[in-house]
Amino acid sequence: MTHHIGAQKGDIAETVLMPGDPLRAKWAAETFLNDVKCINEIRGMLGFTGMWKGNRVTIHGSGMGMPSLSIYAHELINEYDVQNLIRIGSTGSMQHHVGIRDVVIAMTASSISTPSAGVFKEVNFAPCADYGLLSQAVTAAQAKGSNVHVGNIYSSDVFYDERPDLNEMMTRHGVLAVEMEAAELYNLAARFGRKALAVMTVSDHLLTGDAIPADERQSSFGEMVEIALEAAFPN
Ligand SMILES: O=P(O)(O)O[C@H]1O[C@H](CO)[C@@H](O)[C@H]1O
Ligand SMILES: O=c1cc[nH]c(=O)[nH]1
Repeated sequence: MTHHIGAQKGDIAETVLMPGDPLRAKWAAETFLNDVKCINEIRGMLGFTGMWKGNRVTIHGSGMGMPSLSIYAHELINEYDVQNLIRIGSTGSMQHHVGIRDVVIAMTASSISTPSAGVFKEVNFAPCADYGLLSQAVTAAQAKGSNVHVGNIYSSDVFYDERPDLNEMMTRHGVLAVEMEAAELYNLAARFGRKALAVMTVSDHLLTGDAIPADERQSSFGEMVEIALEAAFPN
């Protein structure tokens, strides 16, 4: 048990899928896993461990933003010896060719700052995905016929952005989409020698204003959950 996770050692699998929303963790566990057990409820940040095609997996919320994710990822890595961390998130498209409901897989994640800025100091560290997980996710997405995009994303510290010039610059440099956690997830995986990936569903479009209707959001996220599971446990 840690400050923020009520699970006993051994309750958490080596592979953890991390949505920002704890209720998405509940939905994904109940939808995709068998023999599901709730392993954390502290602060309502729900976590569940179960089985997927014979493989043990945990799905645990990260909360919104890099400071929140960093607490959970830190404890999962250092207290529960988690080896593979895969974010399953929603994201806002920054490119016309990336449509709502498409899947974005983050090869790298740009940021203005992350909770690791004080560690890296003058180093402009480039957070990157684990290549094995990335290539397995791409294979899984292509096999499903998903509209999948792989590239740079923007991990922002704010949802309500007062600097439209930043989004414009990201778009001009080919950044696919914006979210709020992946860069620090990749930093922590690098620091502690673990594997990380972020797979996201486009829920909103910053250029067109399109959005998945509220009542369809949860069900639209199934494709990315399956891609994440297939990336973690390829045949
Ligand atoms: O849907 P999740 O995984 O929470 O991801 C995105 O949604 C939240 C903002 O609404 C941020 O956490 C952002 O990264
Ligand atoms: O526009 C969006 C959509 C999801 N997540 C974000 O951070 N921004």
